[in-house]
Amino acid sequence: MAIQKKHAKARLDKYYYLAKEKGYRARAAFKLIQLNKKYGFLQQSRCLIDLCAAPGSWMQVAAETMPIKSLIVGVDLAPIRPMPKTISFQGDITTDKTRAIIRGHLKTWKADTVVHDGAPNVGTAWVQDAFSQNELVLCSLKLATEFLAPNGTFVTKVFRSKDSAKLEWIFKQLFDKVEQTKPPSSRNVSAETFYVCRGYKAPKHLDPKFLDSKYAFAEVEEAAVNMEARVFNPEKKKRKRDGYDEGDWTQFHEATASEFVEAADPIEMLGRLNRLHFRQEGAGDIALAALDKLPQTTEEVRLCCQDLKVLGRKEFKLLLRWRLKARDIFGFRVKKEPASAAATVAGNKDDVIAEGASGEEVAVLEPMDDELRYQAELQHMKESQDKSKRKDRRKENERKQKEIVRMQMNMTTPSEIGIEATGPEGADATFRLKDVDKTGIAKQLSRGRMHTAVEPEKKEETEEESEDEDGDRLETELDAMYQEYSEKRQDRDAKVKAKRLRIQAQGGEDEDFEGFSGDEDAAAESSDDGLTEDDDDELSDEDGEDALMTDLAERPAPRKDGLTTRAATFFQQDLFKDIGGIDIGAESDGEEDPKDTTERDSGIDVDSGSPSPDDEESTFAAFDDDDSEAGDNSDASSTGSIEEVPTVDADSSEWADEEEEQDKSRPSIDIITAEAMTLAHQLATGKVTKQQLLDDNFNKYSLRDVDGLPEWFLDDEGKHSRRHRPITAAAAQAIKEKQRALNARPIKKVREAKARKTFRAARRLEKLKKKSEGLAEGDDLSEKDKGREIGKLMAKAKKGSSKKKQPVRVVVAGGSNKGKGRPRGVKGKYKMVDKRLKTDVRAEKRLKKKIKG
Ligand SMILES: C[S@@+](CC[C@H](N)C(=O)[O-])C[C@H]1O[C@@H](n2cnc3c(N)ncnc32)[C@H](O)[C@@H]1O
Repeated sequence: MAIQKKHAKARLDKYYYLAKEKGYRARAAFKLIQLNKKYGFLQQSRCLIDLCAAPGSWMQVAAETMPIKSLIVGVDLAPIRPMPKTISFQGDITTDKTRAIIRGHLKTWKADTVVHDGAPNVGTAWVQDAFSQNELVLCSLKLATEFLAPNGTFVTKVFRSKDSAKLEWIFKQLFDKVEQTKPPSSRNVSAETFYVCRGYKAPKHLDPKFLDSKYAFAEVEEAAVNMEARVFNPEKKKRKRDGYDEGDWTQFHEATASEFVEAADPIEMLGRLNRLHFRQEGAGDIALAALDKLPQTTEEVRLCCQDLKVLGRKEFKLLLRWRLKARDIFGFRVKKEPASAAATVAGNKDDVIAEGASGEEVAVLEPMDDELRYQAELQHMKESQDKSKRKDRRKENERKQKEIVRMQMNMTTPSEIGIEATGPEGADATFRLKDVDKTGIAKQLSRGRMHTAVEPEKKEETEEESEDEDGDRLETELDAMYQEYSEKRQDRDAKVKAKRLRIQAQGGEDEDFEGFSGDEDAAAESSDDGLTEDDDDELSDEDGEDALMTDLAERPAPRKDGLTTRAATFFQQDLFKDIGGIDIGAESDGEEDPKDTTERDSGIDVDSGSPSPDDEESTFAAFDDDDSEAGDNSDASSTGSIEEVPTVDADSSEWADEEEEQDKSRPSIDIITAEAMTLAHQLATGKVTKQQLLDDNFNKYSLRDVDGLPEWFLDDEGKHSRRHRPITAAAAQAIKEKQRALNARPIKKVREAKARKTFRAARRLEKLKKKSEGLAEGDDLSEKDKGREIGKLMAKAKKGSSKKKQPVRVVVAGGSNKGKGRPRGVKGKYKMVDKRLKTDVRAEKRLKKKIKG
């Protein structure tokens, strides 16, 4: 077959060069090699017939792989160069003559394998009628049924077409196992595929019609391909189960763009073709050249024309529109149809160039129906696009909803949800208090955490503002969700629970400790950043959110001295007492409770007095807790601050009482991290003083500006925004030991052992009770004797409870004890050991004793 020069190069792939290198006559050799690798039929064959064998590469492979002295017979229309260990001849496999020659070569033998790699391409074009190819397959199968031994193998090439399924059905009637495969060396662009049929059933009688192509490939009316569906619904690909169209081997079709513009059925073309091109061929095409130069033929149109199979509805729409424009320009739709011409094309949808009365060429007007149809189709396309968009949106909403549920169930954290533009409540949810309430944001609002910048002069920046609002809303929502998440986590986490209990025991200051106290924040922020609370009038009027109203109304007025609450608190310290120019005491004393000034965002708890000796414990507790939190990978930011050191009172006894009370209610929190243990060691050994520890905590992290940052962010960031203290090896070791001891006596096991002990004791007591009752009720003993006997029983029971376990005797196996079961004179448990082991164990014990002593 003459292969076009252009395509020839592409065909020279690695298998071509490999075949050359290995001395195979054709690259097809690798197909058989790969098929045999998968199914291994050649090694087991002693006789093989190769139908359509020229130039003989399959015969080469067979000769290499089959056992020596195997019989290999090859036949082809083309002559096959002689090859050692094989017999080949020229012949047509469809003829009786060829059958007779094969019979002559095989004599009484039966073939174990028949292979067929035929293609009806001799001297003609490669693209041949599939029918003749399938016919060739049927002919080869006919020969196979004649020469194959029972259980033999038939390998054949089949071009996928609507008839290949019929062929497969026939194979399945004759063979036990039929598998279709495409070896890697078979080009993807080729429609060829291979059937490996194993286990020939060797039927005694075979109806000649069974292998007759006339009957085998009987035609069934095929439904016309719905090209419109292909164009208007390109995403919905329909599988072509009956293989490729007849004769459609290349599977690639193109037409000129001008053909498309002129075509009567553009949709059919778009559905069928792979490409529209502007290439000039042969004598040239004026219409195509004009179309190529049209300004409407944009780069996008050209790109779409390149590969029609990858286009979507939008692109098809673009091409159809471009076609209509081109037709307008070319006048296909402008000129009036002359009556005579109209008569000629009546009933024909095609735009026919007809000859007018004047003899000049006129274009027949395309029926308006088509135009309307296209418009309707475009409309339909648009609608279905909108529908799919709506579907996507609904899916997205559902996904968001699921994420929230997942988070509420502690399956995910808010940070995993991601910052989404609209938030899970939808775009209009910003000021809907009902929704706000539902999501728990009301709580946040009532704490006064919603802020909006009141800068009326910047009203023109509406876009930015709306973005800010979105951000605020999103933050609030996230805060609410995070709060919920934290609450659930707190319920779960024993350590956090313990901490909460302690805080409550210290006087229910959790509100303060939680920080973000509405009042303070509001005051601080109103003076700091020029931010105020939301204008709540409107909300309360409409929705009656009284709580929100009340809360915000109670916020303190801005300080007269112009200081923020935080600054004022800072300057309240004793350190600044004697420094002139700072007079803040009166106002703050009068208006604020010192406890309220404990700010979470600063991370500093205010100590207005000098520390008491007991502070050490409090401080240590703070570190302990802090560390344990960190060790638990939970948030450190919330605990990152040092716990409040209570102010020293003049009456120290009162203080002691209070402390005692606190101690009683305080749950004992163990030192469980190496960091806490290091600190404990240092404190215990005096390497670090309490003051140093306090000073240490005024570091770069303690004065972080956390104003306005969301809680979840702070919690997460807190893990890292804290000072990491060095850990000593001794502390790490101590923690390790502690952990090991804990692991060695798991609480469950200890409890079980205790329960067993109690149960045994109860049983003994029961027995004792019964016996003593029996004794007491009996008449044969005097009262004195009865008392003595019961006393004895009780002593015995007591003894039994403290009965020691009998030690296991170690007996040397050997001598009189060799292989005779229980050694003589040994009671209770024993263990047989060999002499060497006993000596070694004793020596080891001695050595240990010596070292200890
Ligand atoms: C792809 S080639 C076979 C290559 C071969 N398997 C090899 O390894 O070298 C297909 C062959 O089928 C042969 N063929 C086509 N129709 C035939 C027929 N009716 N009888 C015999 N051979 C035929 C052609 O002559 C052609 O050589």
